[in-house]
Amino acid sequence: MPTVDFVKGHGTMNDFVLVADLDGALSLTAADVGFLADRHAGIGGDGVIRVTRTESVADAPADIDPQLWFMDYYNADGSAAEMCGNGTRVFARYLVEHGLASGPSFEIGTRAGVKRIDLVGDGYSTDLGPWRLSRADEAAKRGMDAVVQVVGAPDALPALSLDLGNPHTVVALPPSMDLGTLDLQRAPHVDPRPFDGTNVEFVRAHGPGHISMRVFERGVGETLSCGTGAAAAALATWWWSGQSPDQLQWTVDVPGGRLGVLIEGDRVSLSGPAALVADGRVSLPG
Ligand SMILES: N[C@@H](CCC[C@H](N)C(=O)O)C(=O)O
Repeated sequence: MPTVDFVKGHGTMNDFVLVADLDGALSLTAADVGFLADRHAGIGGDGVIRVTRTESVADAPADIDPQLWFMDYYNADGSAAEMCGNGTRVFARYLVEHGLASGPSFEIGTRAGVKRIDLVGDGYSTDLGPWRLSRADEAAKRGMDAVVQVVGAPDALPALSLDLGNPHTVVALPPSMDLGTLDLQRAPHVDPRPFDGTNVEFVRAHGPGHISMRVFERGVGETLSCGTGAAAAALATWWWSGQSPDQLQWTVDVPGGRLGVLIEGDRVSLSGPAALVADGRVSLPG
């Protein structure tokens, strides 16, 4: 049974098990990821992050420096994801606390490309890079290109699909509904369903630049926060409200805390806290 060092961390209670693989010797199977993420039989987390160099990641983008530290991210069900916004800050905290990165600003590799991380106060800001409407057809430009059925809503709700490196479908709740009335124990049904699935965000607007949201994450289920989801939710709300150049800074409240989103043209950045809370050694099942 292989034994690995792990660190447990979270960003606004989106929690991760980080596994050190500094020399690229470890191969994590989907069963290993499922075990590490299991809250009863394993360590417990929404996702698992292998800390390794880009050269050790078979499906890393070819244009990333092979020596750059790479956030090799897996959802709790074992599926690989292109990006994790909250994960980038927790990964950054790990690199700094383990002496693998330093300075107020540095870069990391992800399946969605290189991301710049800046130290901001006690937390970090991540330049998530370019965002786009997933379909960019007339329906998307008008603000709705999909419908979502979710337990707790009597009717199918219109939604907008965005690409933040990973896929998102954002739903604005009608004024008659509260976020708390949704039942996210079961997966929302998205039509049309993107081929690779999607993360689904439900949004309540509070005022200029301020929203709250709940999220059902692809490969996980409901989580207490999703960073790329917060960015998608802010972008969709900005899109629906007419894309004012005066409303580019957003506060996004999630069940696990508060995130900041800054829209900068076709780029978007995400800021928030990151905490490492435990470490240890664990034997993998396989
Ligand atoms: N929680 C993350 C997103 C993790 C990946 C997502 N479930 C997917 O499959 O795309 C975040 O903070 O962005």
